[in-house]
Amino acid sequence: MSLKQLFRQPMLRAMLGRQHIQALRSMTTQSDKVLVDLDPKTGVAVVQMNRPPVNSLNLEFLSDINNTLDKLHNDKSCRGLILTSSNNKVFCAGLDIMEMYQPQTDRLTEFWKTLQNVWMNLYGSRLATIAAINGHSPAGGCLLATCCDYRIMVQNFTIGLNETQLGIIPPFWFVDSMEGVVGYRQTELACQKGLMMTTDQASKIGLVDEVVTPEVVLQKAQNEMVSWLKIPDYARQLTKSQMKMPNINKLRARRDEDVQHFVNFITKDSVQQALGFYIENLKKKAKK
Ligand SMILES: CCCCC/C=C\CCCC/C=C/C(=O)SCCNC(=O)CCNC(=O)[C@H](O)C(C)(C)COP(=O)(O)OP(=O)(O)OC[C@H]1O[C@@H](n2cnc3c(N)ncnc32)[C@H](O)[C@@H]1OP(=O)(O)O
Repeated sequence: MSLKQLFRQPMLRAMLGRQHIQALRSMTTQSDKVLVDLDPKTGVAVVQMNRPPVNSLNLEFLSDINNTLDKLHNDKSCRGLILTSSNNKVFCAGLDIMEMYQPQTDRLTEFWKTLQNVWMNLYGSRLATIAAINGHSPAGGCLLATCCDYRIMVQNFTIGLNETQLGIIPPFWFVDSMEGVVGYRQTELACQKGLMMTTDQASKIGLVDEVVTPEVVLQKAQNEMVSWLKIPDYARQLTKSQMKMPNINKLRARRDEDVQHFVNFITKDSVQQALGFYIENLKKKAKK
């Protein structure tokens, strides 16, 4: 959907109002892939991922997400962030597989470093963060969701860290993010088997906090945010940081090693072959 079409959507217009659409327009001049609407009254920013067709995370999109997070973190009026998608079937399809298939090493390295930055920035955000998961959310999409403090997901979609099904390995910080939400045993089951869970299954293990219908997902996220922002920021932020810093420090200490592992692993012939088959199947499925 083009930006013009997006702005014309009655639901979006009603939800945001004229003033916010204006704000959204001015920020989209910086990136049309990440649409931001910061409500000056509430301090809540709605951030819509908008990279058609499926919000897959390539280097440029990740950089845009990171820049957006930096801007919001530097804006003192901003207290909460709701992460969602402009595509009402896919929240985020995870990493752009094309970044990993037959890659140039320099770009692959930059890509991974940027993903690490997005993870640290969102997972450790000073803002109260809510994922309004309005579509499928595999792998890197699930990672973004587990970075947030609260998850509200629309019924009848799927979510999970499905890397092993692709013949790749979820990095330790993906696993740490999941474990922080659902605990060791459920993470072990979900990650080793590469489970893609339905919204209901995800809700049963606590991977999502609320299951809702598509029409209300953003309103529910706004309502939930109100209760988070009733807590004094310093108390909430310090509590959050106390819980999240150990995992962030773990990645900081092993950043270079993690990049090296990733590049070595992805460039193996066997992994390239597995990715090649996977892409072929995705394309076949998309054509049907
Ligand atoms: C020892 C240490 C080791 C360290 C590190 C080792 C390993 C590295 C780990 C890397 C971690 C990886 C994380 C990831 O995120 S990998 C990506 C995983 N994502 C997926 O598997 C999702 C695949 N996509 C889907 O399942 C579906 O597309 C969907 C998201 C459910 C949406 O379905 P639908 O609306 O029906 O759309 P289509 O399937 O028709 O797709 C439309 C077009 O989009 C292309 N597509 C889809 N997903 C991706 C993607 N992730 N990347 C790039 N492109 C994607 C699809 O091919 C269609 O394209 P076409 O129209 O040109 O054919």
